[in-house]
Amino acid sequence: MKKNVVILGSTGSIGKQALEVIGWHRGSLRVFGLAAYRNIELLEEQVRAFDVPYAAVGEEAAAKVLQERLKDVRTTCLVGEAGLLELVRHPEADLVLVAVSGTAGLRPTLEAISQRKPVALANKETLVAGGSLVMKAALANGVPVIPVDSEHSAIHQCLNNENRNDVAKLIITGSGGPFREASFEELQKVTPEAALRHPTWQMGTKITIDSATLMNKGLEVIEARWLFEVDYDRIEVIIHPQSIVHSLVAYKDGAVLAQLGWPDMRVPIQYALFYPERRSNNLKQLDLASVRSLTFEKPDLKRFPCLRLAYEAGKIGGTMPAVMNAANEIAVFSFLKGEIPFMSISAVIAECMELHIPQTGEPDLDGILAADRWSREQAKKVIKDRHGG
Ligand SMILES: NC(=O)C1=CN([C@@H]2O[C@H](COP(=O)(O)OP(=O)(O)OC[C@H]3O[C@@H](n4cnc5c(N)ncnc54)[C@H](OP(=O)(O)O)[C@@H]3O)[C@@H](O)[C@H]2O)C=CC1
Ligand SMILES: CC(=O)[C@@H](O)[C@H](O)COP(=O)(O)O
Ligand SMILES: [Mn+2]
Repeated sequence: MKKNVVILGSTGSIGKQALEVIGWHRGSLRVFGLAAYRNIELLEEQVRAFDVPYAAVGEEAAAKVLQERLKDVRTTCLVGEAGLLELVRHPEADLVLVAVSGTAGLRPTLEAISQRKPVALANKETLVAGGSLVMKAALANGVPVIPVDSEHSAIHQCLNNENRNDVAKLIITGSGGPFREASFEELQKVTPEAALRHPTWQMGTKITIDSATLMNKGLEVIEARWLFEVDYDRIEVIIHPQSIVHSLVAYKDGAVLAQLGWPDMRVPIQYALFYPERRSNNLKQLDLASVRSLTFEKPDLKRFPCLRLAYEAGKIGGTMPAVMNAANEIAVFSFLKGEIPFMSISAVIAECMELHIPQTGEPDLDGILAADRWSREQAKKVIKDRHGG
């Protein structure tokens, strides 16, 4: 029996690589549903290439155009968030890969879990905003949430068959981004073009800017806290410019396990699609002699305050991580549009966090979504009033 896979965000960086992986394993995996926001040209190509029964897009008009273009094949087109939810809850869907960007992943992830569908989770914002809710639901429904994010996939692999009580700390590696060696003065003048030139990974625009500010590491710390139930004092970030060691787990006896490989998302994607099985592929094997040296250094929280803000938001908990995440999304897109300078990204987030009175404890979905909306409005206002947007 083939596994029916649904991909939310199929036209993005992770989605396209997931389809490539599925293409290698057509005997075991079938693409059952695809969702994009507005890129109907690529979505149509993907539907035809994989003979996909269901496709979803963000807006009604795009869905109509797509349905018309696909009238010679038997594909049903769905629309909006309701379309995503219908797709993931379909009785024939076996595994849902959540690879949309931003908070749009939260509701579909919860829906998949409530329908007892295993989730391969690339979208880290879902756990940042709603980690407690998602992991509680996964536990209650006995549903695995298999990480796709490279660091969390590495940690998942290093934890396999080990006793969780023996873990001393998780060590998340990060490349340091394109400005690892930039001075404070140079950071003031960073352009979107320069920030989009990641040194080791090819990714979507939003995560690439997050890597440049180190917010990506901050989001990953919160993601790890929820996925692996380890508190913030035992999650460390280390800068590793080569992106070969994808993360590590330190155990109480002094042993440290790491997962290594070339920086290639197709490895963690394949791992998540087949977990707990491992499959062969034709990817280039790691050759450490050609890498020659692996280096590590502490992150600089003064030049990269976003990482500090994420630890703060995580430790405050409640709705604060959702507020931080939403403000970051607004600030990143504002920077990309040339409205605010690079260093204002962290300033906007900090202001929104200061203004927020967090709902503590474990907020429900409505509480999280309300905090997310509040923060987006607040961030726009802060940008307009104080950062020249
Ligand atoms: N890229 C990477 O290597 C990694 C990514 N991640 C995480 O994975 C997620 C995806 O990243 P990435 O692939 O880089 O992002 P991209 O920006 O490349 O792709 C985003 C995808 O989501 C779709 N999309 C966006 N909003 C919606 C929505 N509201 N409804 C439906 N579809 C939507 C886009 O559709 P359209 O094309 O039509 O706009 C596109 O298919 C992010 O959360 C990121 O942090 C984690 C680790 C590594
Ligand atoms: C590929 C992946 O998992 C990204 O999250 C990656 O880690 C981004 O690069 P940085 O390490 O520079 O944030
Ligand atoms: Mn990552």
